[in-house]
Amino acid sequence: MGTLVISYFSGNRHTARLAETIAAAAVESGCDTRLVDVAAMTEADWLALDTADAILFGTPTYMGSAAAEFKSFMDQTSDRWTDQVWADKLAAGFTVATFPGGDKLATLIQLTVFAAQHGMIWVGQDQIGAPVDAANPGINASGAWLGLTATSSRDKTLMVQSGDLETARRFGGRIARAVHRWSA
Ligand SMILES: Cc1cc2nc3c(=O)[nH]c(=O)nc-3n(C[C@H](O)[C@H](O)[C@H](O)COP(=O)(O)O)c2cc1C
Repeated sequence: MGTLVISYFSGNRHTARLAETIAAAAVESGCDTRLVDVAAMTEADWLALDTADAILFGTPTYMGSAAAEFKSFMDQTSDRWTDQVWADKLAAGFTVATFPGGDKLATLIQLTVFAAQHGMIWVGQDQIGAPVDAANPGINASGAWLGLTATSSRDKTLMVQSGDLETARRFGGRIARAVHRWSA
């Protein structure tokens, strides 16, 4: 089955919506999945992270980088880095910003380097949307393959663009498949 922890920070629930959408898809694919808000870490959350097969890192893009709250979480893991507690776990990342570009790639690079420092194995994005694949309008609309990126929506029932929600759903399925293979 395999275990997945989705660690995230969200100022106004856009990143939370992505995290929840990814989690629902991962659960649907049979993955034991836990959501962890890094702004309110508990001992049980740290234990779940330390024992997971895979960890997802999610943060909004603030000023072209991870939000300060997520960076604080990153810094709190330095003891785990010393002991390489998370080595050989799968890792992946996601971010949301106001603009389709929004310097989101800088955030994903930051998350990738963080995972690499922990000796983790990075899983990227696999979705090709329009205009290359006309059958996939709105999918991976920002055109990023290092991880999942989304653009926020003013529609509070969606929080992010509808195509990004479907992309997040597919990303959750991809991560679950990777976890199954890795934990077999
Ligand atoms: C301090 C701050 C900095 C931001 N910087 C960026 C940015 O660099 N690029 C961008 O496109 N949007 C930026 N935004 C917009 C957020 O990325 C966007 O509102 C996102 O949906 C917030 O997600 P959240 O609700 O999970 O916090 C910024 C917002 C804040 C509050």
